[in-house]
Amino acid sequence: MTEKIMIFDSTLRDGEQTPGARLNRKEKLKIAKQLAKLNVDVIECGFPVSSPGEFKAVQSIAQQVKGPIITALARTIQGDIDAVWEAIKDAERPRIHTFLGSSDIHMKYKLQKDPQTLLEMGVEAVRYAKRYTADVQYSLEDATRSDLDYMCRVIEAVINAGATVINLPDTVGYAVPEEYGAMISNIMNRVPNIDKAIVSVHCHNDLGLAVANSLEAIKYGARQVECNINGIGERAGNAALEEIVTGLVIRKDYFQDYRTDVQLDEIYKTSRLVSNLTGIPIPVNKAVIGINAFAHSSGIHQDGVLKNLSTYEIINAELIGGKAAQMVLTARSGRHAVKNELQEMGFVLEETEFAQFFEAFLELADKKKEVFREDLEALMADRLAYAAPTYSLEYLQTVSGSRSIPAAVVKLKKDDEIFVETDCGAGPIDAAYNAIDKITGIEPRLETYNLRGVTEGRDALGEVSIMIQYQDKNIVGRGTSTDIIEASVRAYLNGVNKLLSICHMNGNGHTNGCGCDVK
Ligand SMILES: CC(=O)SCCNC(=O)CCNC(=O)[C@H](O)C(C)(C)COP(=O)(O)OP(=O)(O)OC[C@H]1O[C@@H](n2cnc3c(N)ncnc32)[C@H](O)[C@@H]1OP(=O)(O)O
Ligand SMILES: CC(C)C(=O)C(=O)O
Repeated sequence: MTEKIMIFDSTLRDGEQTPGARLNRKEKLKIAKQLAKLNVDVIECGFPVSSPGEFKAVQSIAQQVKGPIITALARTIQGDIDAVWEAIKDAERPRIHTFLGSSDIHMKYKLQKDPQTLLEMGVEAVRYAKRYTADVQYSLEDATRSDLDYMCRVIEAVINAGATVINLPDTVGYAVPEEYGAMISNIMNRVPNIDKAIVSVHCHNDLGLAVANSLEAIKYGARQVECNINGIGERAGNAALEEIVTGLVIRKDYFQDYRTDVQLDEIYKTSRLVSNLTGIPIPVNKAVIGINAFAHSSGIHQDGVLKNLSTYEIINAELIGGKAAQMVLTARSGRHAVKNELQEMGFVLEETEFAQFFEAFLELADKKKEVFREDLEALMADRLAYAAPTYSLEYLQTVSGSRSIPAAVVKLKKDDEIFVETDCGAGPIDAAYNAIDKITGIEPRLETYNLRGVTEGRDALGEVSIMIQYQDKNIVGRGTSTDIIEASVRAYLNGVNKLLSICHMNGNGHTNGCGCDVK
């Protein structure tokens, strides 16, 4: 039997304390809904007394987000606790969270009160919160720099007053794992009524130890872990939720007694949403969700991964809802990776041809940081025999608007022959692509679509780059025009023409082998 570790997400409270991460009501609500999908146990969604906007955001979440416990933070001040309750009272499962510093530093300099007075303030705050709800969490702020005897007295007293969760934060990210584990263990052994509360941990990352400290605390009795998506939070941030829950799963041989109920395949989506809405970028090398977490760049690694993923990957990207391993081609890449990339693009080269190609690749790679598919295509260009039938755009007319069915007329020329087709679609671009498919007789899948302005001003040139997939081939297409619909059509046609050329170069023809059936 495994023991459940409750995941308390504080992205919308401590996470939002990240400088620059301010979220409005709608954004907070959107993230909270996604956190519910991620299936966290508790969502701490704000500090209601701090502003009317914050109050309303917490209230909207409490009213609309079902599933997790909804909580918000209050000082040990009645007005703060009233504000929390007013904001969360409509939640399915409301919890009031109140806190007070317990270290000498906080008591002396910040709160400027003696320890006994503060102990009584804590007890009074819990009693007051209990008038509203049964579920009350009490945090001993700066626990890791607090005197153990004093903490034991506070904890015993607030549990007697009704606290159901006791949180022992490493507020300033000062602890090291062994020491933090010992602190939890001492509290578990010395506080006589500790079994009446859930012990929680909340670790900051000032020394980069937040996740290690949180995992260590679990071993000594913590059954709630407070953490934030992407590890955002005050100063250097908090323990990263994705690292804790993925760590428990990937190292279940070590953490065999514990589990969480987090829906791991929602992690990637949640992480991107939080990054987009807070504007806090995800570092490329961020554990679990950085773009490099599943990218392989050096030849020996790429060769290993192509032979068997487990050689250099301990987490399958799909586990967290992410994209499978990516190969980043650089001057440190080897033949296996380059050949594999070419094959995925649909190019099959003889050994001698490939040897020449690889030399050209290395020459280019020495000049560039990263070699992209477009670069490989350019290197292939002079090797491509464009004997295949190539279509050029002769005429394009599209119809779109709020009350019309999007439609397109496309006229293409191949050699001296003219083809005209019409079709409709989800929009004018889709309609034009459908018409082109009718002419060429193949239906590639549009994998990616990107539009950017190449020049400035209202008459700017738009450049569209797309990736189309057809059978096992992934082809990049590009098109430019001052008309973005035309640029989109040119990009598609560019991709389709390349696809047809590759089929010919590989000797497949278009009526057999590759499966194309081109008119
Ligand atoms: C570790 C953490 O993350 S703690 C949570 C941090 N979050 C926030 O601070 C939320 C955003 N904060 C705010 O909106 C404001 O600071 C407010 C509304 C909370 C308070 O604003 P103000 O009344 O203007 O006070 P200000 O922030 O300047 O000072 C804090 C006061 O609260 C006191 N205080 C701090 N923590 C506590 C506590 N847990 N319980 C009681 N009083 C406390 C301080 O001693 C200080 O009191 P003083 O005015 O008597 O010196
Ligand atoms: C209020 C508590 C939980 C906190 O955020 C901290 O101590 O870091």
